[in-house]
Amino acid sequence: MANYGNQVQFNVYQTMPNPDPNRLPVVYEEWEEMAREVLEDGPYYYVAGGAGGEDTMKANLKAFSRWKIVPRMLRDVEERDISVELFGRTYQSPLMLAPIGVQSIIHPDGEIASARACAEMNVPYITSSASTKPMEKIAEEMGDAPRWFQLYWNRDPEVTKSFLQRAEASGYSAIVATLDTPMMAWRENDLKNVYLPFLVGEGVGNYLTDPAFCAKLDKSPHEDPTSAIMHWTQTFGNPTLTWKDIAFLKENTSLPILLKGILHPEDAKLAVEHGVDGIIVSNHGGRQVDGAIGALDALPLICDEVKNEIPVLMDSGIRRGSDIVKALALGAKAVLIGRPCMYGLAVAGERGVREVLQNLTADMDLTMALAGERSIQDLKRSILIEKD
Ligand SMILES: Cc1cc2nc3c(=O)[nH]c(=O)nc-3n(C[C@H](O)[C@H](O)[C@H](O)COP(=O)(O)O)c2cc1C
Ligand SMILES: O=C(O)C(=O)c1ccccc1
Repeated sequence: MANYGNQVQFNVYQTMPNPDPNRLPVVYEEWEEMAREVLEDGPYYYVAGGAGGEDTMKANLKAFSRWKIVPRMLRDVEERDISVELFGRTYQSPLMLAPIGVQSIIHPDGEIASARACAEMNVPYITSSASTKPMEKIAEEMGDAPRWFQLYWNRDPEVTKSFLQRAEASGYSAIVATLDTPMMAWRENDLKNVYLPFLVGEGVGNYLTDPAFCAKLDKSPHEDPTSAIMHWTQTFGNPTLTWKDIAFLKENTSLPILLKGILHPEDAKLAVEHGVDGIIVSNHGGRQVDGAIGALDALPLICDEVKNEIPVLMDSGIRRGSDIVKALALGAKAVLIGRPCMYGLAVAGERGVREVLQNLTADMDLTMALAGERSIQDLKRSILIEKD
């Protein structure tokens, strides 16, 4: 029977529903509804919304439901292995927390609560460049627990360099360079609600504490916060980047580099050619290019192109354990969880994030077992069929 560290044994947990009347939700839709109740319009829609008419958000979900699992029987699934090895380190499960900025808009403890929940679960936490709290503070809260750093590649190379150095110095073990957000997309909800968290000073924790960033300001952020934020809006993303610039990242960090936001097989090929260590197939949860391909739909073609040369991870649209099984069967080595954890955070802080991660892990483990599979390493495309 699977045992996840200090957590419940999930089979027992599953067969004996928790009778506590104060228990947290189990159903994804219920978490989202509860988050809607506790949050104001601005923050709720900032998290829940996507770009444009949210076609890509829908495409993400549709892609998962189009692939069907074809379970196998009589295959001894008593002992199972859901661990995964990445860059020489073994992780207990293939789940990670997606990099998410501005978490303080939905819970006062923000990133600290999420990072602590991950540390307890031994789930890697990916600190966003746009975190409310500085990366060092988050690292401090995590002890030796696994953590990666997500880089928004600043227009100012000195800031990018400084972020890479700070991440290395504070115990992050990989760099996730997000490529799909050189600028913020057309997000209708946020325009309607006149709500952009960074304009009210959220998500700039890494910047206002950065010597390279502050060196370019006329006055300190303390003296003139508005100018500091304006400088951030003009520099946080860098639309001038090309593949040639990957060399700069490689020169400035010794950590493994993953590129996040890859959707085209040709880009996956370029990533391999440019010597990066991994890619994350993602459409940013449908928050950047509306009309873009569902992330799960992009995954098989990319895995065919990469041919196991480097690990391919994925995110966008994972809501249940079966979604994780499908992503792994289509070639993902691990998956990043976004909004489900954020609804957990909004509803119940650290405990909520932990609960969501636990439930997703249990659901994934049971789905894999019931499909006749014992190990996530053995999940193959042959357990799936595509049906409209
Ligand atoms: C509120 C919010 C903030 C996000 N901030 C970042 C970020 O700072 N950096 C980044 O690479 N991705 C960011 N993302 C995208 C996530 O890392 C991830 O790609 C996406 O949430 C996955 O889709 P899902 O929410 O459907 O699981 C953000 C997503 C949300 C919902
Ligand atoms: O909202 C997002 O999706 C995102 O990636 C972001 C970018 C900059 C600041 C905060 C969040």
